[in-house]
Amino acid sequence: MSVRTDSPAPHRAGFACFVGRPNAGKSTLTNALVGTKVAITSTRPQTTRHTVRGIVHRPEAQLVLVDTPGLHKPRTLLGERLNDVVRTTWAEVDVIGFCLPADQKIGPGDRYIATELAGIKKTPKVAIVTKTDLVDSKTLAAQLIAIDRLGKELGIEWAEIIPVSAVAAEVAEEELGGGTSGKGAGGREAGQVSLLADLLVPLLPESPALYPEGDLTDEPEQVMVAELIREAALEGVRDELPHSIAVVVEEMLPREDRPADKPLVDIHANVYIERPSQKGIVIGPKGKRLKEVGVKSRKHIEALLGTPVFLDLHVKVAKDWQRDPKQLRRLGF
Ligand SMILES: Nc1nc2c(ncn2[C@@H]2O[C@H](COP(=O)(O)OP(=O)(O)OP(=O)(O)O)[C@@H](O)[C@H]2O)c(=O)[nH]1
Repeated sequence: MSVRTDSPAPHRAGFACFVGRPNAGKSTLTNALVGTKVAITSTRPQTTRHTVRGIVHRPEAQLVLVDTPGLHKPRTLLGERLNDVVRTTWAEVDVIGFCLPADQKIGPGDRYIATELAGIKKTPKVAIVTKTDLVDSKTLAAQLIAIDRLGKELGIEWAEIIPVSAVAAEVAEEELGGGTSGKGAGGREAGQVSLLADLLVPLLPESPALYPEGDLTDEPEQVMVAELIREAALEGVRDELPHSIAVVVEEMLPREDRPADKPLVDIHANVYIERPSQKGIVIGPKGKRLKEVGVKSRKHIEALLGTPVFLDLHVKVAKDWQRDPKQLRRLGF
């Protein structure tokens, strides 16, 4: 199927997803490519539960990024659901970027994912070595060779093997301006994120743009708001409540009696925990922690929405929600 146009390079558009073990840098890469924060990053694994899309707009192409949760050996019903989400996503996208951190040897977690990837024949796969700023060039070279070998061993033909650093890109992108690739010039990291987009675009099908320009994400705002609250609620208590917190925004409405130049959005959200004993941890002595969670997440939400926000948080117990299909559905999984 091809679309005829007068311009030498046809417009391309399609979906890409980044896969990789938890903490591989998938969300960070998505954010760096899109140029704004759309997915939730964290130093701890498994924070990306919802599929968050970022959109890279270019004159000749549109790249829609689908950010999936990490694939891992399922232990709970939630784990199984997450893996299903990942596989469904893989089958639907136009290109898969397999993220492998430069600072860690290829391990069983990577092999598990690579073996699954080998089973998806049709979709082009790009191996992306992330966090290259953390290693020297010798380590990086060894990683590139190891990835090449892994592909040969499992019968995966990498469309490309690309080293990137999302961290360095934050600084480098500003200097890049007019879309040069920034290759060479001694700066190993400069423009690598933009170069990654250059390499992904030709793998997309010929197609007009799929989304109107200016859309950075099509994730419903309420889900993103919930993620921001969950991120704040988890801070500092991850060891006590590893994966026990879910957040649902019950209501998000502009306050009615406000003048047009002074809008305010009312947000009512519930923070769900699994057991009554966890309530105290989330709320803290005299409600101090919950207040901090509110203050912190409100700042992020206001930045996201661009308006002042009144945030009302309630902590509720949804008993063993990770194991209960009905609760999972209610909580958006
Ligand atoms: N130094 C450095 N750190 C990075 C880079 N990319 C990501 N990180 C860090 O690595 C950690 C994990 O990054 P994420 O983007 O959350 O990883 P993820 O693969 O989305 O993780 P999950 O959501 O758990 O699957 C975070 O602390 C990031 O700041 C990079 O290019 N360089």
